Amino acid sequence: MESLLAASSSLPAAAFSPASLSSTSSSPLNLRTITGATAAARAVRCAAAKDSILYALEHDEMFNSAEVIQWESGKSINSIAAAQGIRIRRRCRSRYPSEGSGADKAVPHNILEQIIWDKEVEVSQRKAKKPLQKVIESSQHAPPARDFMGALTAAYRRNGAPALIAEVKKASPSRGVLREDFNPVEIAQSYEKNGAACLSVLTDEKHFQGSFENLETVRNSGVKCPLLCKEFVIDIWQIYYARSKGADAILLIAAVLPDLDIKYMLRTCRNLGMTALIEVHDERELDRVLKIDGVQLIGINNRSLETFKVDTSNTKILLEKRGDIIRDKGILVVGESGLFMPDDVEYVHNAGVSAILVGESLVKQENPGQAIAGLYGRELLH
Ligand SMILES: O=P(O)(O)OC[C@@H](O)[C@@H](O)c1c[nH]c2ccccc12
Repeated sequence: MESLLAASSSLPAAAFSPASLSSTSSSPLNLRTITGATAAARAVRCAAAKDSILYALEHDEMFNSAEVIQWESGKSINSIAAAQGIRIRRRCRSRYPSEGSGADKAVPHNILEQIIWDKEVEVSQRKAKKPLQKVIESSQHAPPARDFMGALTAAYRRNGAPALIAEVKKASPSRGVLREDFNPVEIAQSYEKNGAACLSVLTDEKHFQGSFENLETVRNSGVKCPLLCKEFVIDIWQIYYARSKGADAILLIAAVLPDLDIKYMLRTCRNLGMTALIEVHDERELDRVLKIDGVQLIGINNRSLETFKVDTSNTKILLEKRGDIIRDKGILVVGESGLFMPDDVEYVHNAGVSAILVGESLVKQENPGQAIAGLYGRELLH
């Protein structure tokens, strides 16, 4: 993909995932002279009339010439990403082995990179079965998205404590299986009954033992809370797919996605009525995200990508540094991971978060819903 991007890139990396390019890969395009979305769309149309890229383009007119030019520099996705401080590389099966970073032969640097490389394969297989056009059609038949942001702000006001996004999580690479007897609907209903504002459902199968079926069954179970699709998004196809399965919000990980992908995906979310939760781990990622217009919800993950170590002071430090800008922009912050006790909740609340995302400490208890009162030190109103 790197070489393809080098030859033809004028669109976000998401639009150029290996699968989306499979039908066009033999004819690199020279788009360097093209300066706008319409022209880019026309050129792509010549190359592959029915390609999903074109479809996405025609449905989404976000590109302006400055942004397009960013992708016309002939750089590979990994070098663009590296220039933005992104540590997670794409595997990017390149056409010319001499080009690019040589990631083809490389081993992943960390677990997130491994997950992303596996995800590239998974998404291309899923897309082969259900192309973008089809998944867009399915998303149009889904009931309208629920108001994720509204549910968080209402719960925060109601309780005077960070709103809870309770996670339906069976396992994780760092903690193994968290709950053997795992019934996603029972867990979701019990969270809702005990005051969760929103729910997060993990959909990655390979590393988290989650699934889109879980998301869909929870959505169809009568649960009213808005649902976050907890996925490793590298391609807009996944956003439409999540919507078609009932997701109201989706996670976008800044450590994985270049800025232009985040912008493009935010626009896609907005068009679908979905909320994007943009996850950052450090100051550099936070600064990148704060420069992007239209961001409403940022998650600060306390878990290190490299070591899995959880340190809640990450939230505090980042908010000490950038809290003013975040408040000025009216962005809501979610404290993510490693929250176990009322002291933890109070600590991140004092740091400035209005919501928290909690999995392990709830899902490991016999009754995950009742565990919410233990986490907050009191019952939540709902
Ligand atoms: O189980 P915990 O420590 O309460 O963490 C929940 C959530 O923050 C964590 O699952 C998470 C945060 N960001 C992610 C990205 C992908 C997968 C999982 C995650």
